[in-house]
Amino acid sequence: MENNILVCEHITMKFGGLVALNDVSLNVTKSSITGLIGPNGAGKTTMFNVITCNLKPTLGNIFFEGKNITGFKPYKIVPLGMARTFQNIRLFENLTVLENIMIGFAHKVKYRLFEPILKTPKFLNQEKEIKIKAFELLEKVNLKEKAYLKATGLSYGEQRKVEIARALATSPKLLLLDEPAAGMNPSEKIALMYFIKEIKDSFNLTILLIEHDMKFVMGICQKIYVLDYGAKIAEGTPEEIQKNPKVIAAYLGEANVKG
Ligand SMILES: Nc1ncnc2c1ncn2[C@@H]1O[C@H](COP(=O)(O)OP(=O)(O)OP(=O)(O)O)[C@@H](O)[C@H]1O
Repeated sequence: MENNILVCEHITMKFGGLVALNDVSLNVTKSSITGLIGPNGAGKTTMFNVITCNLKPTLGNIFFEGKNITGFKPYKIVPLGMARTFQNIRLFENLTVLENIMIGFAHKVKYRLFEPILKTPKFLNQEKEIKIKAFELLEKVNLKEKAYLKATGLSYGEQRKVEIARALATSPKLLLLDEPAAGMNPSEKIALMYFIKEIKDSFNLTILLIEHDMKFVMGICQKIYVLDYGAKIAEGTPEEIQKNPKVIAAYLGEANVKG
C-alpha cells in the first residue's frame, strides 16, 4: 500500500442514467509507468477526471500519497503534486514556447493584484526567476532552441513535448497523460516513448497514461488496467494483458463495430 502513490477504491461515476465507471479500483505504484486502456467510451478520460478531482465520483475514494483527496477542489490537486495533459493539445496559440512553459510555473508566484499592473520590482524579479526556470526546463527536454517560436508553429510531436514540459513545470510527482501519442506518426511515437522514459527518470516521476496505440502501451508500461463499458475487465503486465481473453474480446468487439 505505501508503495502506491495513487489508490482508487471502488470508483463509480454516474452521469444521470449512464454509468461511466462501475466499481473500478486501481493502484499506481510509485516510479512506475502504468497504462489505462480500453475501447472508445470505456471510461478512461472519466477516470482521469475523477483522479484529478475535476469530477467527484458518485461512489468510491481516491487516495494520493495516502491522503484521501475525494471531493477536493481541482486547483488543490496541482500543489499536491499531480499534473495532467489532455487528449487534445491545449497550448496558448499566441504565446511562444517559453511563455507557455512560464505559465506552468505561475502557481508558484505570489503577488498582490496591483503588482503585475504596476510592474513592481518584486513582480519583475519573480518573472525573471520564472523565465530562468522555464529556460532550464526547456534545456532538460531539448527544446531550448525553440523557446522564442510560437508554440503552435511547432511540429505535432514537439507541441506534445511542450505540453508535457508545461506540466513538469508544476513539479509533479504523478503525471497523467491522456493519449500522448494520438495524432503522431510512427517515428514521433518512438521518440515520445524515449522522452517519457527519460523524464520519468530525470524528474522522479510516476506516470499514468491513457493510450490507444497498443505497441506504445505494451512498450512502455509495467502494468496495465483495462476498462470496458465502465468496468475493469483486466489488470496485469503487458504480457498478461495481451493474452487475456476478455481483453481480446473487448477489442475484437470494437474492431467489429468500426469495421
Ligand atoms: N460529462 C459527461 N456527461 C455525460 N456523459 C459523459 C460525460 N463524460 C463522459 N461521459 C460518457 O461517459 C462514457 C465514458 O466516456 P469517456 O470519455 O470517459 O471514455 P473514454 O474511454 O475516455 O473514451 P475515448 O477513448 O473515446 O476517449 C461515454 O459514454 C461518455 O459519453
